Amino acid sequence: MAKKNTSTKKKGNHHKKKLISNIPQKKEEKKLGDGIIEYEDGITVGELAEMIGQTPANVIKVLFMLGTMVTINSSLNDEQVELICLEYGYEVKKKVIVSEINFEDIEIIDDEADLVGRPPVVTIMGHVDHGKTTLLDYIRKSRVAEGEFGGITQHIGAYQVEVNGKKITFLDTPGHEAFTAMRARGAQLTDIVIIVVAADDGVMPQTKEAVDHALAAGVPIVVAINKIDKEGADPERIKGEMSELGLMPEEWGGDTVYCNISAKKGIGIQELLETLTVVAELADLKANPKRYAYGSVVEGRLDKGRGPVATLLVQNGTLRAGDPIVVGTAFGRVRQMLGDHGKELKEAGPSTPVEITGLNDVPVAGDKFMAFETEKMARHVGEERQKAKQEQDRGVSSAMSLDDLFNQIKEGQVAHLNIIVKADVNGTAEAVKGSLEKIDIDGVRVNVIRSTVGAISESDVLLASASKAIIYGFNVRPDANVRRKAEEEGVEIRLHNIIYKMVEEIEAAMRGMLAPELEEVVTGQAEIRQVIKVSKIGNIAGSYVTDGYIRRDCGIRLIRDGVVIYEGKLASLKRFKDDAKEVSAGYECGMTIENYNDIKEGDIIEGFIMEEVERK
Ligand SMILES: Nc1nc2c(ncn2[C@@H]2O[C@H](COP(=O)(O)OP(=O)(O)OP(=O)(O)O)[C@@H](O)[C@H]2O)c(=O)[nH]1
Repeated sequence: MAKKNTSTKKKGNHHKKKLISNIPQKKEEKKLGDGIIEYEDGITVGELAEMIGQTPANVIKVLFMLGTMVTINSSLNDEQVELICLEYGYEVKKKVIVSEINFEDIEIIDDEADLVGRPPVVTIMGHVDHGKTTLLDYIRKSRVAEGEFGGITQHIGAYQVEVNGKKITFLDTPGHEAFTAMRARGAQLTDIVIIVVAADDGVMPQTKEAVDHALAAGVPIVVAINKIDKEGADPERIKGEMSELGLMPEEWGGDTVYCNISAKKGIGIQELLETLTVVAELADLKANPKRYAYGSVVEGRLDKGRGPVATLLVQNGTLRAGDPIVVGTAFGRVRQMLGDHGKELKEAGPSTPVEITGLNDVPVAGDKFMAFETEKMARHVGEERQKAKQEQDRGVSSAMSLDDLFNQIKEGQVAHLNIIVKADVNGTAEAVKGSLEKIDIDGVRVNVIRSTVGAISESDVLLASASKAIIYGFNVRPDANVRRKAEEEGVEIRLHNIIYKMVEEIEAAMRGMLAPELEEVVTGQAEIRQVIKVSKIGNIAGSYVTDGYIRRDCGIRLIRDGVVIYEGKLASLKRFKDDAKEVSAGYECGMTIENYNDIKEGDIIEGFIMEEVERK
């Protein structure tokens, strides 16, 4: 009866109310509330029972009649909650905390009254050797000492200094790679970019790139003309070159602030820092320290003793030690929170970098984090995010494979095939690269994105995954860890030792004409019971087939103590004195192995054949 009722309840047809009549009901309790039950994901039998004014036993009974066994602590799914509520005459509404699962998408609206000024977050970019690191180090050394803990600063990926009572946060990874990587992940951390240009060198390719990235991010730029202590330093020339990139100095009627500095000698640094505070004031940076903390990951790593460690930059709200938190897809509680001085902090407000422990996994730079009210919520959100990521990863796992290549080319999804080449010697790597880059099938070409000597590594797999590449190993193999990683990432690894065969394979794949794949099938095993030495022939393996069968023309491998010591072919297979085509389990036979003589009593000879399997 109960069963019949459920089967009439179609998905998406929630308003159709059907009561299961033979369940005990307490009429008066039906009037509880306004007849609408609002529940959250993960609600348990006990919690729901209380909400609808029933005993847990009654709820359990309803579900039992529907064929589900639960206990008072079981979590209910949406369907079950709906059925139970229907049964007792309640409407249901699920509290949507979905938005919290994708908390990076939440538009944070703070009460104007709660907003207070926050320090600017500054990134330093510029061409190689123009002095980014020197500048970061100089500021750190000269300024951090002003704080109460003069000692050595911890490198946690970001640090804060104080200038005339105003704080500035510096991100400690100079260069636009980190900046761009973060931006690619949607993390807009930086409020001001300092572009460092060496006065004796001028605008160089990476200076231009840095300017492009900063402009693309729409972040205010301050230009620091560095190395003015050097002979031949010509700040005016730099201003001219930078103006061509769209950064006209204020004194020339533009709106870009320039500072002449020497990061090495400490000249002009105070002015630069003061400039930053002025630019920050103009930007009117605000945050609400009253809300739960929200921000981004600057660095993540696994510490042997402390477990997952993450440097977080609080972008809004206040993070407190002990807060339940979700970071990327990791979650936990903020166990220990250290500031850039290495001192334990109880709380960290907007624009503060902190290093925390207590997560169940290591997050990645650019991941977002958010603190939650309860650990239950953090866990729920964390787990949902993990699930979503796994699904996404599964999607990625169709990254690139030879099997799929032709279809992707046909559908116009692939204009070129990215390949990573790993070889045993330099000459080979070069030769392989050269041959591959000659491939051109109807305009689709091969792009060798990395070609180096050495075993296939995890870094190769990650690069392949990020750029949808296939890895080709030449006389090199991946170890078990790398294989596992490749499987996880859905990266295809192909192993070859003849260049033209590899080229043929790729060309065939591009044309959608891959030869059928061969799969090895073990036919059987025989145990060597006696080694018979015959001077003319060599060693004959007097054997007993223990399972399956051994065929004269199959491939064989010689196994000693579980280790394959030789792989090859049989030279002969005999039953007594006669040649045999096949010997089955339970029979004795004599075998010789082609070009191999080192056999011992107790060795196993395994036979295998290669069978064609259908390609996916
Ligand atoms: N004379 C002089 N030398 C400087 C100054 N600033 C940096 N240098 C020197 O320039 C060289 C490069 O400085 P770095 O700070 O390493 O440059 P960088 O931009 O961080 O370089 P990468 O990290 O390689 O991108 C070092 O030898 C510094 O000592 C300066 O103001 N004056």
